[in-house]
Amino acid sequence: MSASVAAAPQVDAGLAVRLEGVSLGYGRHAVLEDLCLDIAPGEVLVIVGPSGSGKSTVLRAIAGLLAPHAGRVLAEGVPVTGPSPDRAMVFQDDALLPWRTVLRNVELPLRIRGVPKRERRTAAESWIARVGLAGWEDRLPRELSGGMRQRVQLARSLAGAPRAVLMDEPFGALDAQTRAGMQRLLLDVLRDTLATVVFVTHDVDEALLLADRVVVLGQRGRQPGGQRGGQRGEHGGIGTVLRVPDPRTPDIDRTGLRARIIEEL
Ligand SMILES: Nc1ncnc2c1ncn2[C@@H]1O[C@H](COP(=O)(O)OP(=O)(O)OP(=O)(O)O)[C@@H](O)[C@H]1O
Repeated sequence: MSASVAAAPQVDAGLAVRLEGVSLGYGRHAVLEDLCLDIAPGEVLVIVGPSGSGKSTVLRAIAGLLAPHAGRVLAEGVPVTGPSPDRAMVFQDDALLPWRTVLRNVELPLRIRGVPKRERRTAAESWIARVGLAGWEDRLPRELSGGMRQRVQLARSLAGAPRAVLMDEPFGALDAQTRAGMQRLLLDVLRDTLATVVFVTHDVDEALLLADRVVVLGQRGRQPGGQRGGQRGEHGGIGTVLRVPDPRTPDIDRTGLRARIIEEL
């Protein structure tokens, strides 16, 4: 990490997140029941599952944007009751403020954290450079491509030194080549941070590339786990939790793992 980014607030450690018997839904519409999951500090946990299985719903609950019908979401042992700068969200859709320049978008979380103007400018410029957008600081979001806007979102989410980054299909709308570039960038950037990452995707290969662990939400997202090899005891309503071996492991069976995830979907 560059010296100028060191001026920004630093992540002491990734956030420990716990879902304790959590039931989620919208009004009377139940989506997931009795979810139990521990996410370790600094872990990259990827949630995969078919459309409508509740991936974004889980993320919203961790972000504090959706209160559980039952159970508790805990961040560092403290119940989550609303959003916090400690838990940054990155969305698939362009969530940048359209009237703010790239620089002023990236500065935003630092401003919320009360970082003085000069420091936040230096840190934001450094993050913009880190995601390959030096020279674009004064542009508005509409002047950027979709991939560039996602890079700004990534810079903005990390600039505030969150202890957890919650990413909802952030690369879903990008073409294959831009997406591959963003995945490489994310892996690169994550090496510099201790933040816990919860990443939602439809894409099994993306999950295998990024994850320390993959959570597979079954087709019957509402059903308690246990179906097709699920782990009800430990993980409640989540279908299956698979650990992804370190990609540097010489004899890693990536094909077998991929097949297993697809079988669970
Ligand atoms: N704001 C909402 N109000 C009511 N129902 C909702 C709302 N958001 C999602 N749902 C419903 O909750 C269920 C789970 O939705 P969710 O978006 O979490 O699924 P998902 O796995 O992320 O799907 P996708 O991959 O298509 O984004 C779906 O049945 C959806 O229709």
